[in-house]
Amino acid sequence: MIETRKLTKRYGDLVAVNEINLNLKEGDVFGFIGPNGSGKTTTMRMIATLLPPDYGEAYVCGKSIYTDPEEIRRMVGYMPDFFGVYDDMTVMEYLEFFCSAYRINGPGRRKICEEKLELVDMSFKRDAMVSQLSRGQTQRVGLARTLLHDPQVLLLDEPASGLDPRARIEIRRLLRKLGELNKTVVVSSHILPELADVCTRVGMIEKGVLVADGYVRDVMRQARESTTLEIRVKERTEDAARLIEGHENVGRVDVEEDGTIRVTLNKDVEHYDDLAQALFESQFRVFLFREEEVNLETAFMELTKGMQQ
Ligand SMILES: Nc1ncnc2c1ncn2[C@@H]1O[C@H](COP(=O)(O)OP(=O)(O)OP(=O)(O)O)[C@@H](O)[C@H]1O
Repeated sequence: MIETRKLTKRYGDLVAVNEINLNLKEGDVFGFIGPNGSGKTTTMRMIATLLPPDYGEAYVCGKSIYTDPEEIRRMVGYMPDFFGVYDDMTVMEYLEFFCSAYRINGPGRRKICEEKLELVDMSFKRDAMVSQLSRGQTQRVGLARTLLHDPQVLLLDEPASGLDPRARIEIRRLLRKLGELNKTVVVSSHILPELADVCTRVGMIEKGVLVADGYVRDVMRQARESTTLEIRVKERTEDAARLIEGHENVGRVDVEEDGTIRVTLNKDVEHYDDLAQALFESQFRVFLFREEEVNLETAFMELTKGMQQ
């Protein structure tokens, strides 16, 4: 659905986007994560055919940004981080106006607007003036506008920025819904943990370089040095800790105040079924046995460690 090869953009001496390779499929919700100025908007604008690259290729649904920009624009819905709204219109008038821009006319037009408003849970504001919407509501109407021509690919630049926690949750719910509709969604954010639970994949960008890309779990794995487990047993915690300590793949064992045994496995060891097995065989009643999650923030710091300022 979206493929880029060595996509590059320079502004004078600054390499804003440096040889980025992406490969996104139908139904992928791709979290594009990076701090301010890391190159997210520039990348999205190139894919949306709004900005010519200096080097590299980008394809959307198999079409090249160089030879088929008009077809790509029909297939892509791009929501910029800041977009103007026309204050002296109602929500419905606003959407109908953009329908005309997409050449969606005729009797079906109203129905399309209703459907998109429904999708973003804004039907109840159809007759409100755009100027009277809250920021979160404006973002949702902006998303409805982006969806009017039923694009297969959505490029959403910081859709949750400036929203309160409730509105952020609603945007996340919407992103999930779009993935379920089999759209390909690229959603950018500089707030690292925000996207972890909605995205099927993440890409981390820093200073124009894609430092990690893949399924959320794999990126987390890539970022950490070794696997940590949290284990709790019903009784005989100290005995269990000793047994674990003697295991060949275990590097370090700590018992915490609440009785959790925190186990750091040796570097590059990822499998631990035999450890669980050993506990069961020694009759420990294990009621917690899980791999500690690395959060996106930690992963990002690890992956960008040592990059030039
Ligand atoms: N038109 C331009 N002329 C010169 N430099 C630019 C231009 N547009 C962007 N840049 C620079 O390119 C780099 C990447 O900018 P970009 O807007 O793509 O980052 P971003 O990750 O989207 O940031 P943000 O999270 O702040 O929106 C930044 O250093 C920015 O200053």
